[in-house]
Amino acid sequence: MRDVIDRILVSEEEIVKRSSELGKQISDDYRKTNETPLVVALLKGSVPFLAELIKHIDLDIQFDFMDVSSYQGTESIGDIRIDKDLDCSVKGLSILLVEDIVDTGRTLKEVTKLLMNKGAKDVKVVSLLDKPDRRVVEIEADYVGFEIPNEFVVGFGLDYDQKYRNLPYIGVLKPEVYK
Ligand SMILES: O=P(O)(O)OC[C@H]1O[C@H](OP(=O)(O)OP(=O)(O)O)[C@H](O)[C@@H]1O
Ligand SMILES: Nc1nc2[nH]cnc2c(=O)[nH]1
Repeated sequence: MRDVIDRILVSEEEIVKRSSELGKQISDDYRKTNETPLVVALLKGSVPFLAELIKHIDLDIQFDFMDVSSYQGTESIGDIRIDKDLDCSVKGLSILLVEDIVDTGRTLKEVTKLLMNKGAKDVKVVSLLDKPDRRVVEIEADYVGFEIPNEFVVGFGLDYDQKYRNLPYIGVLKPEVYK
């Protein structure tokens, strides 16, 4: 499987190290405000990053999952459709949303809006990757692992046609894989 990768952009060691730094930073920041977030991970891409990150969050957290996809035409929820909703209520809770990548920013913007409409007290975002060059809506993650250039990447949760999510690093696919 690894022969589909042209080059490694972020190594496994770098991801593990950065996840530990982010976990510590997040723990310190929430401790300062005496809050414990509900960690909400967006399926499926964020799962490997969630698993790495939460080992380093030294707070009494709980986590839950949501699955959304792009959708046009439902005014009540904007441009996303909820494929799997949270099991628990977010009313009055501080939410830490976990993403694998912020690209156009649309997913983040809509999910943040949705959680606030459901009564969340506040929504912060941690994303493993950020592609600022691709942004079309104004939104930034509060915590970012790595800023990357505008190239299509796979691995550590990110897929091409649902494949390569289990690669332990972030890599750029060989062009022939698309053909
Ligand atoms: O900033 P945006 O342009 O909105 O793109 C980012 C979103 O796209 C990907 O999800 P996808 O819908 O591919 O689902 P997946 O996590 O199951 O791969 C990724 O996991 C983010 O949620
Ligand atoms: N797998 C994958 N999904 C994305 N969604 C937005 N950007 C990307 C990317 O570079 N790779």
